[in-house]
Amino acid sequence: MNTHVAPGLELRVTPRVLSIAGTDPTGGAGIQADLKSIAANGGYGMAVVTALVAQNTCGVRAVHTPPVEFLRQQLDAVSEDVTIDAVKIGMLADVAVIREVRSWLEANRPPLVVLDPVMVATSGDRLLEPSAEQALRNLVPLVDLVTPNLPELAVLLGEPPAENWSEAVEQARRLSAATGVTVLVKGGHLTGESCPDALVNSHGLLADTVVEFALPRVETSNTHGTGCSLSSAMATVQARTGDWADSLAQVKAWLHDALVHADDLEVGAGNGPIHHFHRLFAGKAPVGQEFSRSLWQDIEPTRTAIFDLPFIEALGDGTLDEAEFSYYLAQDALYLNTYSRVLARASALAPTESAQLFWANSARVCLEVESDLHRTWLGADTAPRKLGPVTKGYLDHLLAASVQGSYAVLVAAILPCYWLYADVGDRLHARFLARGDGSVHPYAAWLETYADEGFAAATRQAIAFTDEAAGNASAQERAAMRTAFAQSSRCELDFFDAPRLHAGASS
Ligand SMILES: Nc1ncnc2c1ncn2[C@@H]1O[C@H](COP(=O)(O)OP(=O)(O)O)[C@@H](O)[C@H]1O
Ligand SMILES: Cc1ncc(COP(=O)(O)O)c(N)n1
Repeated sequence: MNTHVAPGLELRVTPRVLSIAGTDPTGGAGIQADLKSIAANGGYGMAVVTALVAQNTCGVRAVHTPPVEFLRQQLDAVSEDVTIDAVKIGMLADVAVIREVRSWLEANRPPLVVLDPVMVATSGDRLLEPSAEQALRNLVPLVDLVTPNLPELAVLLGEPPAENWSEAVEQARRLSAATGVTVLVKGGHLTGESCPDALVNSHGLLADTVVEFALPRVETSNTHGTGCSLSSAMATVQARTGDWADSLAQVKAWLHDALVHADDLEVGAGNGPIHHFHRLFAGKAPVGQEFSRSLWQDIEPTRTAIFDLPFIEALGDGTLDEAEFSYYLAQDALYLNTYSRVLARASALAPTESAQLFWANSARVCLEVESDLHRTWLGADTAPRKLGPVTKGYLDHLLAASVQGSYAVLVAAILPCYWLYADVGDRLHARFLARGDGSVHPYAAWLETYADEGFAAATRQAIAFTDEAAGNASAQERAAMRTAFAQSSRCELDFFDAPRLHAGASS
């Protein structure tokens, strides 16, 4: 669905993200920062430790690197059990560690790998032995994204560090060209009012493009772990959106606010950590599943009522009266035509390109389903159909949401049509299969449309976009989203019950 999605990358609402990195007992950098960053960006975090670092906000005191056999045991323990959607690689300490991670990657390549080429901490202490620099360079072509700061970029290229932003972007171009990997070059080490980052590509669809995001530089010395947090957040958000530019836009906005709130934490006397959970503490919904899950809980009585409807019972066991099914399908075709326009409106209001593309594509698919309905079920029946009262009520509600102008409220109104259909289709189809008596089900094709994995994947994405919108919405807007979602769900219930009430009255 998304033009930027790499082959084999299946987008997930809550990606399972593994950090392979060193530790920071003060919780600001390394694995501890990664786990916070992954969670704050809506992922499920896992961690494999490469090296134990006795450090705090003032500096590094000692590094202990366990035997690489033990590193491999940790990596295998995770990958033999869990499907990993994305990996972030941080501190690798020495050549032996790099070799082991490389060998594991070659055998277990997850669909998405982000490498933060950690060499020196903010405090100036080395976290990579100089003798390991070549091995780290050789690892770069194996990953999808590399996120060097300016000194690291220079070491990877074997050049002096860039002195200004345009030199940095030129160096990133050279690194991308030499390795075939997307480079996220970071401007944190420069001075000036703005703090730019850029995604630089030399290959594929985005060849020779530079996508730059600059936000105001935050006046703070608490920047410990920004690089770790950025790279693990990028791995997480990319596994959900499939679009690097959108991911950077989201992550950069989050990181900027985490820096703005860093001083509130008062951790340590040196360069303190950033505030990974500033949104949670501010009472804003975390990006991720929590909001949508609560919407789904809110409508539990409606969901139960849907499954208790005689229409759904009869549709499930195949005994549904043909006139009722035909009324239902005709209303559905009318509904889908307008629903497609509402989806197109969501595309027009979408704040990111990946959301815009998703809703535009959904609008197209919706029209295809409508024409399929005509071809498969309604073809012979050319009698004009009247918009039934329930269909009209539902569409009026959706159209009102679409003219009112809030993207967040509109997607919340749109979502039940996906989610409830996926749920009904799935359950009825499972019930049909469980019967296992080989009997012909007159409505099997209908059940298959909505029990289909493609529809389930689209539903998961629609849920993810709703969560994302909730994460950016005010408390007032989120309350309106809740109302819109509940209202659409009730419309769905009425829609399924309409054939019983109105099929006889209309043709
Ligand atoms: N003072 C700041 N204000 C805003 N953003 C910053 C600041 N310092 C760093 N960043 C951002 O934090 C991220 C890490 O950048 P950088 O400091 O260059 O890397 P590293 O932490 O690896 O040394 C980048 O997205 C950068 O733009
Ligand atoms: C284990 C570990 N990994 C990475 C860093 C770099 O942190 P920063 O982002 O401050 O450069 C660190 N200090 N410790």
